[in-house]
Amino acid sequence: MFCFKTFSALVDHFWLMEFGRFVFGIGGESLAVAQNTYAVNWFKGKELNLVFGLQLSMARVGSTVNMNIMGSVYDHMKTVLGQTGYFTLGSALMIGATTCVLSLFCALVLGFLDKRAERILNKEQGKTGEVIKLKDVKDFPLQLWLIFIICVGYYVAIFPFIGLGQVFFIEKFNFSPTEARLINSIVYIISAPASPVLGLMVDKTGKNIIWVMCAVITTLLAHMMLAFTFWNPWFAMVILGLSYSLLACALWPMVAFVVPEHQLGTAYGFMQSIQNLGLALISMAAGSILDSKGYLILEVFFCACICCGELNLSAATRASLQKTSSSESE
Ligand SMILES: C[C@H](N)C(=O)N[C@@H](CCCCN)C(=O)O
Repeated sequence: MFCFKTFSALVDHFWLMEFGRFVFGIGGESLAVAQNTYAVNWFKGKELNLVFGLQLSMARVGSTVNMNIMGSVYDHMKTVLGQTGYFTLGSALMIGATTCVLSLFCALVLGFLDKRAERILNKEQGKTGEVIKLKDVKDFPLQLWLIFIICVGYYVAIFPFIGLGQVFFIEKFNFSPTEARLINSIVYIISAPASPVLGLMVDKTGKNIIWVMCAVITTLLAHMMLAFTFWNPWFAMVILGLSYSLLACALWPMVAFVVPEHQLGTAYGFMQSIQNLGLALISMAAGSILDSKGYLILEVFFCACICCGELNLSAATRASLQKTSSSESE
């Protein structure tokens, strides 16, 4: 998938690059659905939140390395090839794409180990034989739809903010581009080591929904600090990094508490589709708010998105989700 995208840079066809990005999106998100379902199948009732924390941590190590070394890889290719332009860009991206080959290799080994473990543990026998039909979606419990809404309300205030963050720190806090890039990537840098630790904490204490609430409230506080004060933004960004890591460890495993095993893949697929639909729409809205109204109103908009997630955690919902998550984690 990534090779497709990088090949189009090599041959200098922008439309092909856009198509490659489209294919990459389909592949990357399907991979995430498979990872989540796989983790639940093997770790439900054990250290599931820790496993989600570890997955997030690995993904964030990848994003941080990518954010920080691709510039140097491009510079190196410029020196080696003695030119700039699309061919050099494509070659640098091709080097980046080799990590996908490593992923493919690991997936094949995992598939082999999975089959072997199923055979040894006789997992086939434990299967109920139930199959998912798309029309089962209408039977998804209310709690699952609420998890979807919390997910979209929360993530639209994180990913699009990070997308626009660098210019925000330059304009509002007069940071240099390098400083702005660093503070903007701190959310991912923090989540690499913090996610497994926070995941373990959620496993030990249970009560995923309480942790999700804490994460949503602290994220709102961090956004409000960035919007309405001129306090040192490092403080707010560190809070944002910790809250984001906590939310990701506690929210995604909750899907497994409210749907049966045979519906897990569909439930995670829907969760990511809804998340991505929200991200696509809100990213466009955020860009247009930024252009027409500026950063203060944009930050107020992000605060409003988080409030939507928070409002979903009304008392009745909280009670039902908490009951489900506590009984599952015991
Ligand atoms: C990639 C996906 N759309 C997403 O948002 N993933 C979450 C974490 C998912 C839990 C671990 N598989 C993220 O915060 O990146």
